[in-house]
Amino acid sequence: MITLNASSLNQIADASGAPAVPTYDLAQRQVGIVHFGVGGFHRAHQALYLDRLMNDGEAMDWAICGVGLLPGDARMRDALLPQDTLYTLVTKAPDGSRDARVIGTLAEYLFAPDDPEAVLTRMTDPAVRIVSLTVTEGGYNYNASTGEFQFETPAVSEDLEADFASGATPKTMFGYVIEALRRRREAGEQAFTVLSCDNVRGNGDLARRMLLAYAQRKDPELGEWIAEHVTFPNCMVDRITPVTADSDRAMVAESFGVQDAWPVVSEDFIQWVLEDRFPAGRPAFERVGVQMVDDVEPYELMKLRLLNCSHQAIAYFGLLLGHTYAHEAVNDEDLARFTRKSYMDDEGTPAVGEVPGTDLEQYKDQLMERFGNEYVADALARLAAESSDRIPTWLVPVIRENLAAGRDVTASAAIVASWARYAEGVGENGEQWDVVDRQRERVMARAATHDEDLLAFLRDEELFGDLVEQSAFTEPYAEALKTLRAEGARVLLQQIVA
Ligand SMILES: NC(=O)c1ccc[n+]([C@@H]2O[C@H](COP(=O)([O-])OP(=O)(O)OC[C@H]3O[C@@H](n4cnc5c(N)ncnc54)[C@H](O)[C@@H]3O)[C@@H](O)[C@H]2O)c1
Ligand SMILES: O=P(O)(O)OC[C@@H](O)[C@@H](O)[C@H](O)[C@H](O)CO
Repeated sequence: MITLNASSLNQIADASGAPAVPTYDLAQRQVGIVHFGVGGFHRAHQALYLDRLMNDGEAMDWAICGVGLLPGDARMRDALLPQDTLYTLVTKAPDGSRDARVIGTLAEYLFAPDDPEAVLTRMTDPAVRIVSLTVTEGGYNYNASTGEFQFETPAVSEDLEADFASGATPKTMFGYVIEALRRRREAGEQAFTVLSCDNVRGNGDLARRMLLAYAQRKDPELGEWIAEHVTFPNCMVDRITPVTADSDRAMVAESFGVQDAWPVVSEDFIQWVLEDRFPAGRPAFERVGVQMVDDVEPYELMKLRLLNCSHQAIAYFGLLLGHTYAHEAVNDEDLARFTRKSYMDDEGTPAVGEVPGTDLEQYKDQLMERFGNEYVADALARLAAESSDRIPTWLVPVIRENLAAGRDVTASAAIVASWARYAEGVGENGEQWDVVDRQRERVMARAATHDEDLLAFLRDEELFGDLVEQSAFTEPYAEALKTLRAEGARVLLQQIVA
């Protein structure tokens, strides 16, 4: 067994059946990107594209400095630092074939609470030209029903009041980005590009609006400078990346002979469609498969409304039917038909429109194949987490558009009802599950009153706006929830797909 770190790379390279190792010289890397939110996805996606470039002898000045902000990120620090920030990425195809490689593009990892000033120093280094983000849908601090920045969130309001110029240090992504830009401006340095890689529609536009709302409240003049000098390209990102399980660590050790404290396992599919707005420069991403476009919106709508919304379709129904993984859920004939036809074809697709160079039928078939990839073992619990960030961000806009166009919303109403039923916290056979959601108490409290009021869940305006007043939605919703509660998920699915 070889323990992964920089000095064991040669040994790994020589071992048979071991992962591929970087062909570039780690000592030659220079940090050009600071990334907030180094989770599984960033390490399977952006870091891999850069790894492809560096293996081709390019982009050595675009290495990544990863930053962890939340207390939970101490685990990533503890896993990565002893292995010189190297990690193994294993990709698995639906036919069971695998690829394993050690990724070396993450050159540095900073756990911000340990030393906030080190993060700011890195972000003000002129060599850093991109600050990228995967801070989850919830990380943008916006109210999904109004689209407005939420100033009253405790960590954000603390950062807003703190005087960074007199030694206080930031706590949030907003605080770090705005303070770093203030320092760069003061030093006469060029601004960096802010690149959001989260699954939100118009992720760059959203990042811009939220960061500007914060900056304008903190320092209006700085806000104007940012509005003029900082670009926020939008992008569509795609690669199904489950949470790393202990069985993945064991698999990397047993199958590839490498001891890695936190490998990443993902599907083999990968896509990144990116707007080309990087005045401070960017890696030559287009050479390694990134699609550079002027307008990313059609691709984003396709991905969010077909892939991510379908994930919501299989998550709660799948758990209610007693499944654990995404591949089990789409091997269930009723749920597969519901997802592929009732949701994707009948309701998702009309809300997508034309996508350049893309055959949507093929795209949807491929999605079903990807969901069915048993080797990836994507837990439904991952897809059912943080629903109060996901349903309002992804599915509610589809429902609104379909309602406005006079189209059917039966399947979407059933998906929302499956979430409401799931939020009751007890399965059809009495199984208890942990509702993982930062709004857990709120959603569970509403779901607990379903006996008295079938529309209780929908009355949360922050999540659903005025949907509760639209009978074209509330009727199929109430019908679905009634059936789910009285007869169960299978009966409801069979009624809808009949
Ligand atoms: N996992 C996937 O399949 C996938 C695919 C495409 C896009 N994404 C995007 O990437 C995001 C992260 O996914 P992941 O699988 O890496 O999750 P993860 O849980 O492995 O990592 C999330 C990271 O974000 C950080 N974070 C969360 N909230 C934050 C906040 N408010 N401020 C700062 N940092 C915060 C966490 O500390 C952690 O480092 C998703 O929410 C999604 O938007 C994920
Ligand atoms: O990671 P989230 O919270 O944005 O959403 C859960 C999944 O739908 C998502 O991670 C998909 O797996 C991903 O978007 C595929 O590219």
